[in-house]
Amino acid sequence: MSTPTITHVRAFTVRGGGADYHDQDHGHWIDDHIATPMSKYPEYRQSRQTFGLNVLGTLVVEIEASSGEVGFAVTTGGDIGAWIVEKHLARFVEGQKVTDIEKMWDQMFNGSLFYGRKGIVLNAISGVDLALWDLLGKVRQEPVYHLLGGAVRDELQFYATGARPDLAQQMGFIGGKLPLHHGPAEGEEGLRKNLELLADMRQRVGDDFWLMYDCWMSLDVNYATRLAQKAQEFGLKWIEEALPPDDYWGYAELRRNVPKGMLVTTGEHEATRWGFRMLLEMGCCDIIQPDVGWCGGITELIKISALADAHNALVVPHGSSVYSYHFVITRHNSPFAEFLMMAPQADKVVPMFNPLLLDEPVPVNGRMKVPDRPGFGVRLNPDCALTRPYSR
Ligand SMILES: C[C@H](O)[C@H](O)CC(=O)C(=O)O
Ligand SMILES: [Mg+2]
Repeated sequence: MSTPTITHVRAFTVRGGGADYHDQDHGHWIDDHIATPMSKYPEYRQSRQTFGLNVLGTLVVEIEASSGEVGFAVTTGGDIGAWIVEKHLARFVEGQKVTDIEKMWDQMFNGSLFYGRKGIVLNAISGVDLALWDLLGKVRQEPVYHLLGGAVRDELQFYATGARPDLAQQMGFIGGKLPLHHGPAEGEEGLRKNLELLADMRQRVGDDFWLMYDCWMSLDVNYATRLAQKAQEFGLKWIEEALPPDDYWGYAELRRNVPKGMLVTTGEHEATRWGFRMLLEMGCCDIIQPDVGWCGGITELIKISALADAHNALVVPHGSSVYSYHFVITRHNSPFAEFLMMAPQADKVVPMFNPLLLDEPVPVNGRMKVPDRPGFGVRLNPDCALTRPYSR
C-alpha cells in the first residue's frame, strides 16, 4: 500500500474548558485568588480571568489523509491559533506524506521563525504536530506510544494539582500540588497565609505524601527563597514556576538558594529545544515541565527530553492529558505524570479536557494504563460546538 498523503488541514475554535482549562465558570478553584505576575495590581488579584487568562479559548486542529483517516488534536490558541494554522502552517502539511512529520515540523518552525519561536505560534505548531501523530497512529492502527518506541512500564502514576491535596490523597494520587494564593505584593501577611495553608495540608496528609507549591510566575528570587526556606519545615517537595519564564538567571540563583533536597521545577511556559536548553545548561531546575500542546508537540518533546536526560533532569509534562500520557509511558526520565483536577472543588476526578473529548482516560487510584486505541485514542465530543473561523 502506498503511503497516504494529507489532503486537508482544518482549524476550529471552541469555548468552555477543553484544552484551555482556565476557561471555567466562576467559583472554580483554578480562579480563586491565585498569585500571578498581575497580583501586584489589586484589581487583578482575585481572579485571573479579570486580566484575560481565558481570552484565547481552545484550538482544535483536524488533518485528513487521502486514505480517509482523520487525525486531530486540541490545544490552547483559539482564533489566533486557527488563523496561523489555516493561513500559514497548512501549506507545509497539505500534500505531504503522513509519515513525514519531522520535515513538516521543521518547515512550520522555520517558516514562522520571523514572528514565532514561542507563545501562540508554538501552540499552533504543537496542535498540528499532535494531530499528525494522531493521524499516523490511525493510519498505522497503533497507539502513539507504540510509534514512540513503546512503554517502559505497565502504567502511569500521577500527582494531582488542585486545591485539595488531602482529597487527592484519598483518591490514590502520590502527591498534591497547591496553587500559591498570595504573592509579594501581599507582604508578610500573605507569606504567613501561604505557609499556614501548607501547614494545614501537611497536618491532614501526614509526613509521606508529596506536597508542592505552584507559584505561576508570581514571585521574585528573594520571596521565593524565603518561601522555600520556611516551607521546608512542612516538607515542601518542590517549588514550581516561582519566577517569570525569561528569568533564567533568577532560576539558577533560586536553585542554589533552596534547602538541600527541595526541588525547583519550571518550564510549562517554555518552548522548543532552544528554550529548554537555556533552563538545562544554566542549571535552573531539577524537573522540566513542558506542556506537550505548547512546547512544540511530541516531535519537539522527543528532543527536549533527550537533552534533559543528558543533564540528569526529569521531564514531567505540564497537564496535556493524553498527549502527556502517550509520551510519559515511553520515557525512563518521566517517572510520573501530572493530573489537573478540573472538578470545581477539586473533590473528584474528571477528565482534564472535559467536556471536549470522548474516551479521555482518567487515573483510577492514581494510576492509569495508557489505552491501546489507535492514535491518541480519543474522539471529539459532538456536543461541543466547533467554529471554523478561517475556512478556506
Ligand atoms: C494551578 C496553576 O496556577 C495553573 O493553573 C496550572 C499549572 O500551572 C500546573 O498545573 O502546573
Ligand atoms: Mg504549573
